[in-house]
Amino acid sequence: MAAASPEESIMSKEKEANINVYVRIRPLSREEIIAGDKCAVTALKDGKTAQVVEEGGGYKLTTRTFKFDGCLGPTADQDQVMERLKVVKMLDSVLEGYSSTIMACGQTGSGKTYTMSGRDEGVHKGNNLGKMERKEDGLIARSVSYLFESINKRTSNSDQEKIYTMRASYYEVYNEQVNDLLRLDAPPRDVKWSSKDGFYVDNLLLVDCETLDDVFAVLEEGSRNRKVGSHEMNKDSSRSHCIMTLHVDSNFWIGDCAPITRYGRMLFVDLAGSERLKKSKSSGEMLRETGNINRSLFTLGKVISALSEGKRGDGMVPYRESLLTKLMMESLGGNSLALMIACVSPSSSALDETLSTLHYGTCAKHIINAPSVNMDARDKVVLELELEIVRLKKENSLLRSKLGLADEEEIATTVTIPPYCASAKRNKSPRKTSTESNCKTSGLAKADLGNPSLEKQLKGLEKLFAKDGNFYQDSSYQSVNLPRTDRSLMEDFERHTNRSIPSVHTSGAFSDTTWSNVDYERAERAKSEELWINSMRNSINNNGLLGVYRGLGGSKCKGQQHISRKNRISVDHLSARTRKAQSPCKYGVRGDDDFQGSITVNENAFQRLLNLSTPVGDKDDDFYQY
Ligand SMILES: Nc1ncnc2c1ncn2[C@@H]1O[C@H](COP(=O)(O)OP(=O)(O)OP(=O)(O)O)[C@@H](O)[C@H]1O
Repeated sequence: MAAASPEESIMSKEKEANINVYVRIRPLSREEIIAGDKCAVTALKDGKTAQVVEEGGGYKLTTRTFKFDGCLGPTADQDQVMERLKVVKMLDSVLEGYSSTIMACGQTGSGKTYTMSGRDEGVHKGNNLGKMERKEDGLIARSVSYLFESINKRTSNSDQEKIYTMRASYYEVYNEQVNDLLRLDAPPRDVKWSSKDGFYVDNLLLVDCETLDDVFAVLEEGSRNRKVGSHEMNKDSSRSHCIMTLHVDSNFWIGDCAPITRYGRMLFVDLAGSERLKKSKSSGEMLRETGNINRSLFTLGKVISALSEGKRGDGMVPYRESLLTKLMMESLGGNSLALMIACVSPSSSALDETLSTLHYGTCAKHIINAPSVNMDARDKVVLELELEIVRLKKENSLLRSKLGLADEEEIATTVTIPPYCASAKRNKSPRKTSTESNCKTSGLAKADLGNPSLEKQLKGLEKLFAKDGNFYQDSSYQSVNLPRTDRSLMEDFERHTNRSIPSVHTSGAFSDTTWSNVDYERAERAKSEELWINSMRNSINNNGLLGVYRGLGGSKCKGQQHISRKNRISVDHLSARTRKAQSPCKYGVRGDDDFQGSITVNENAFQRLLNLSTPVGDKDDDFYQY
């Protein structure tokens, strides 16, 4: 099966998808080791299961296992996290116009910020020469690098013109208000709702990012400004939920239409950690923060739980109970691809929180999202129609090839219908002249050379002609504007043979000599079309005439044959429409009404026509004799 185009793959991806949940177990911290904590959580070899060993009363041990899409142990480094979590797949989707969300949850000090941002608020230190610690880069820095690389590849390797633009925003939800981390002087931002975007933060600063460094600058600024506090469990504890969003718009062009825009979005959500006041010993302002953090996480838990039970929509799921859940609506049960990283400490002393996080993750696994490309309704319709056209063209071409017909596209691009190709009722109305031949045939020569089946081309031509209303309606026909001498020659010829030349299209190569070289006398004497054709062929060879293919009718006549059986196809259809009131015809003699028209082809095609294997002039042939 042929590979689907990016546009096709977009549409085909529009199906429901579960939230992917991974667990990351960090190493025991120095403090935990000093405190003599044991390692109670391990990642099993299957790479998916987290095993928790709980000490009961006495020597009783309880082992519990939790299975996820993946489970990474304390030795997994940042590289492996990026790879095992298949982040690249999500980023590719963003470039195709999807929303993707990566969220890190877990108790305080469990490694959420380390996973998302790396060590020391791990913004990649690309700007600070000498401080490059790429190994420690978190998912955000790695993702941004990948996006830029991928955009470069996509724009330079693609035939299709595409333009990507990236903008970044960074905000935090702190004490039930939204702060723009890129504009500390600004008052808290409002969260609004629109039918198109759902809940969104109003008036957020979106920074245009043309380079990697632009995004890193945003990350540094945001990380510096987020609320951090110090407590017993984490000296750099995030006191807010932070959401960094990359808006990746892609414009691409189909045909001559206005560009189609897709609005990809990548959300990195670093949730504040839940904490037990008894352990964190928070007090004062921090106590209030803790209350708000725990409250919003509790609401998040309710939302996750409702969604995992199959409840859907704003009414059934308590999104509106906190700012965080409002802003996560698209990521949880919405149209975003989503990945949750449940971060846990392996310490036996943190077991309650770890179990709570693992339950959280287990619930989240059941949430089903319906990812879809973000684009304007008009663009969606245009794209759908374009895809439909592509599909129909493929189907048409398959059917045509099965029927042995020419590829319509090939013909359409190579031939235009000459307006003077009219049905001929010759001698009944004066021949009209047109000033210029506008029959384009050069493309046909190419097609003809490459494609041995002239029959196919003629069939296609005939179809094109059939579409031209004039062909049937015009009772006269037009010829090209020949010089007077030529015309008189032609008239001579017509008088002499009692036949008209129904339609002759010429190119610049046509000249007086061309016609004077045609041996009419000989053709008439020969009473054989074959000989006439030969004389024409000589003429063509000698003089470079583009060529004439005469459409000879006779489908309703007994013993019908034309120049050959093969090219008859191109004529029959026409004749059925144009020859209603014809007189009966006899072999070798044809009434005027029998003429069906002509198709001009270039020299190559014409010569090919003359060389068709089926012999001309069969006994039963019903042809013109010039
Ligand atoms: N996988 C890991 N490998 C090495 N060190 C880690 C790992 N995960 C976390 N750490 C270290 O543990 C400490 C706490 O991690 P971090 O600040 O990321 O926790 P957190 O979950 O974001 O906490 P909070 O919710 O309080 O902000 C940090 O010093 C961090 O460097």
